[in-house]
Amino acid sequence: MTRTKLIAGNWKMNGLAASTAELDKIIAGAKELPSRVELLICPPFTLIDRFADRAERSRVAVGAQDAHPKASGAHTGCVSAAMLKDAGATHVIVGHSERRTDQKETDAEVNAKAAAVIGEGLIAIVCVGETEAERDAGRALDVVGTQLAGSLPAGSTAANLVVAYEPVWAIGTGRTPSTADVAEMHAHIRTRLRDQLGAEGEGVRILYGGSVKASNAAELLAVADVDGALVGGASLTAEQFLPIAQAV
Ligand SMILES: O=C(CO)COP(=O)(O)O
Repeated sequence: MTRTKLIAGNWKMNGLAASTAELDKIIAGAKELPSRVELLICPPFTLIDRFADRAERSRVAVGAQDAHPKASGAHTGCVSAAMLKDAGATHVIVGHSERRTDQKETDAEVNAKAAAVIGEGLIAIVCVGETEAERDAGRALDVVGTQLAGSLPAGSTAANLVVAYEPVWAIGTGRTPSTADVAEMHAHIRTRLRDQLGAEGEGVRILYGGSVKASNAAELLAVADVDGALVGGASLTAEQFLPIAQAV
């Protein structure tokens, strides 16, 4: 089945008001992209409103990097999916490995966050991926299978869910798995999605993330069941990000 490729940029804790200039370049470059690719930029919370205004009626969607499971209430420092939607976000990354590590987020919390995102009518990008020790121990497929079983909320469909496979050891390291390992993992994720979501699982997009850059994008994006990329460092400038989308 044909799934529209999604090239998503996760800006992590980077970006100030001046970064709007970079977004403008991405928006301008996106006009030249073929219709088989969608672009998404997930800046820090502070820039979502500004970026969403700027990107209105463009080929670039704007998303967030986390959401609290509740809609409102006494949760100092947190931001809800309803607030993100109000600010103009259409997608929300949940369960990124940096949050699973730094904030000790569990599969159950990721599940609740994804449910809140979907409940607001937004698209949840649920991240999964094994550590280097887990891969070395031959447990990568099992670990990701367990994460999927715990993290995907009831009511997930091809329209409201994207899965991002990000091996932890490939993030920000310049190292990537072999295309054979990517193919094996994405096929495994597809099987689990079909098991969990039935026919909808066929249409859910599975992104690869971890040291994606212009020089390796074409090879990674050509792998079966790789339906796009979640890009960190190389998404911060139009110069590095646009060639990844052009490689689709
Ligand atoms: O964590 C990532 C995207 O969410 C990947 O980051 P890098 O592309 O910088 O390796």
